[in-house]
Amino acid sequence: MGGEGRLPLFETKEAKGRIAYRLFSISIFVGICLIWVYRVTHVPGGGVGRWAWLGMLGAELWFGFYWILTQTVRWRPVYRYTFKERLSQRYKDDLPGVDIFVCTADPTIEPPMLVVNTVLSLIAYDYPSDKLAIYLSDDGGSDLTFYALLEASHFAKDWIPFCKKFKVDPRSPSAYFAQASEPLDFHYKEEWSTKKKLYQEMEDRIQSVVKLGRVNEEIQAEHKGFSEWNSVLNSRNHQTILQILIDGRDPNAVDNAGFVMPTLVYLSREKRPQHHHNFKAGALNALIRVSSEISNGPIILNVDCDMFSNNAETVRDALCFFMDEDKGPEIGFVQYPQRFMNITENDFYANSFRVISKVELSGMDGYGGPLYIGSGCFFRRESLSGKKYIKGYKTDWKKRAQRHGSETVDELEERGKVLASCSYELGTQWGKEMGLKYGCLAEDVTTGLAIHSRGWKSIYFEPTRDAFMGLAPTTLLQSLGQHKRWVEGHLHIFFSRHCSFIQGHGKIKLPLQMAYCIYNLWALNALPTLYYVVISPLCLLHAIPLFPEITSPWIMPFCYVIIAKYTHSLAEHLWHGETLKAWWNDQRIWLYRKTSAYLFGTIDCALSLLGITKSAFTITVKIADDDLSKRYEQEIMEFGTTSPMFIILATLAMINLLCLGGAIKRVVLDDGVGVESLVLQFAQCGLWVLINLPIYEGLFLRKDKGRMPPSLAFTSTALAVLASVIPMH
Ligand SMILES: O=c1ccn([C@@H]2O[C@H](COP(=O)(O)OP(=O)(O)O[C@H]3O[C@H](CO)[C@@H](O)[C@H](O)[C@H]3O)[C@@H](O)[C@H]2O)c(=O)[nH]1
Ligand SMILES: [Mn+2]
Repeated sequence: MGGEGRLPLFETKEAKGRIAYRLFSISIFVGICLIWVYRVTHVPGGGVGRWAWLGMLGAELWFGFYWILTQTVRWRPVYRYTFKERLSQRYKDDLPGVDIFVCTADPTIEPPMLVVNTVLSLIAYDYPSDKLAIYLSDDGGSDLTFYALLEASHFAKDWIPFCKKFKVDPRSPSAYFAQASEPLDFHYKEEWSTKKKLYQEMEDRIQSVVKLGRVNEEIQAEHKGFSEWNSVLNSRNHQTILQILIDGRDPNAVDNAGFVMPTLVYLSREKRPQHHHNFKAGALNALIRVSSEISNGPIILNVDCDMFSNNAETVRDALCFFMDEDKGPEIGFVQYPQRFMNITENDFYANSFRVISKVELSGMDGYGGPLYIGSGCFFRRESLSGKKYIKGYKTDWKKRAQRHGSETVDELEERGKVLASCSYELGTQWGKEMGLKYGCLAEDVTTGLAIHSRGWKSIYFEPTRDAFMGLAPTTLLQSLGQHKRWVEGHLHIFFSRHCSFIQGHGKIKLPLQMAYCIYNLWALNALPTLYYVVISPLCLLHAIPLFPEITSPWIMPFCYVIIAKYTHSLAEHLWHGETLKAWWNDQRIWLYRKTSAYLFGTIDCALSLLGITKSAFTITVKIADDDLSKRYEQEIMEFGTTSPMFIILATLAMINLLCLGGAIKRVVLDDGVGVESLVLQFAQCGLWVLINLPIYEGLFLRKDKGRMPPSLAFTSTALAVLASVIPMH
């Protein structure tokens, strides 16, 4: 029971079976130590073999160290459960205001219909409308997006009462109508059909404007906001556009059932070529300031434009944490998992992150809280704005609950515009000690760490019904590009003063500092992995043994560590509802990420640390053409271009194929070299060839548009042949 005899609003349970897991983990650790001992005590006498051996030692030291890091998040995971009824009973009329921030940045790869569906899903939350405010930040500065939002503000008048009356979920109309079949109940059925028709009409209007690429005069006359685009030069050069589309204070702004509506605001902050706009972090900071003048909700939710609400009760769940009388006050943010609509049956590109989030974020939660992952995160406004947590601090929810102000909408807009101008932040702490942090491609992670370091805790919460659903990349290159951005941003953090060991020192628990490094050091896995997949097969080809003989007792730790680690990872996947094939795909994609995206991430991070280049945020594409979607659905790997990433992947695949072939040939011809000492290398190389099957197909067998371009077949084969003829004796 909480203070004053009140029942808590949430409870925490520790994962079961931890003792068994820890013993298992220690056994693997012993195995790793034995491998290290073997490497150090068996260094060959001289020649190439000696250097290859020392390289293996280096790679294995790294893998062992990295594995230890990953154990921190498996040591003490915790799971959270909320009591929403208690919240509703206790805070019936005193629920706090919630400001919701949606970010979009490009109307072509983030289509306006996608954006407004997300907005509509949020505006219809099961939460008192007078306490909700939705803000759309449009870094694309697009009148098409503005028009779509205006349309959505009209449609919302029908949509909100419909959702609330029939307890609809999900409340994104597009997702809802796509999955719900016509209801049987007569009364419901009629309303259902009218809403569906209204939605389709809205969609048609928006799509035809989008297709045309501009808003015609007739529509422009509908709202004063369109006149702003007369002075927009382009998306990188324009004044602030701030339009309050629905003013929640206005008693006349009601939906078709007569209830007041949530506030709805469109913001496109000022952009000028001479001012760096700091990408999403800059957009969110402008929103924090502008919203503080308009609704100033003490709770802020941030989602990306593709992440629609899939669960109408999410706000109430989140509030159970913040408003718990006992443990609530120290909670700075509540992170929900990012889930995706468009994951294929066997998660072909390993984009679901199901296991990572379930296992690792729950694991971080046991030591002070998960990192902030950019979307689907509720914040206490103070924690985001830069306030430190001081013991005994409490938010006065009641005080903030009422919204007042006698200013007209125009006055409010004029005041807000100043806060979103380029020059407003000059000489302030914004982007440093206040708001989201600047200067890093993983602005979410630095910001979350800063909040942790200011004394706040965070919560990872996975409701039974997924809270948010977004869109994952649908091609290999997009997925690799997204990872490149992440690992580059993360590595940058590690080498900056935001490194968890520096910034978090003495402020957050050591296991949490280590857990941050699992991600911060992602990129550096590139080098040892590349070493392993290149040197080991080449040594196999030249009959240079790198592992113990099959008859030696030293083979035991190698076999144990490999089998135990992979069996456990497979078990983790199956346990969390993935298929065997999905696990296999996961292994493949991590290999590809490490050898290509991580390598480029490392290089670009180094260049940016040296001040040679400046990192840029490449936005993930959220659309796909039909041809491409079809291959995606069928789980056929998408290549299609001669990206440097593909050159690397194809060359590695060819090296392994050639080396395996060459080594088998040698054994068959029986050139006198015993295979006993090469068994593990054979097994490794064989597995790598198996896992690379989609690449060989793409290089030599496929004829469709998504195959590897023919020039790549030539380049990769030539490079592989070159590598295999380098003399190694
Ligand atoms: O200049 C910019 C660039 C991006 N965005 C928005 O930021 C969001 C995230 O961009 P996206 O390309 O979809 O990122 P993801 O690949 O999904 O990346 C993840 O990682 C990012 C950090 O690298 C986080 O910001 C994201 O929330 C998180 O989902 C989108 O809504 C964009 O519209 C802006 O508002 N302004
Ligand atoms: Mn995204």
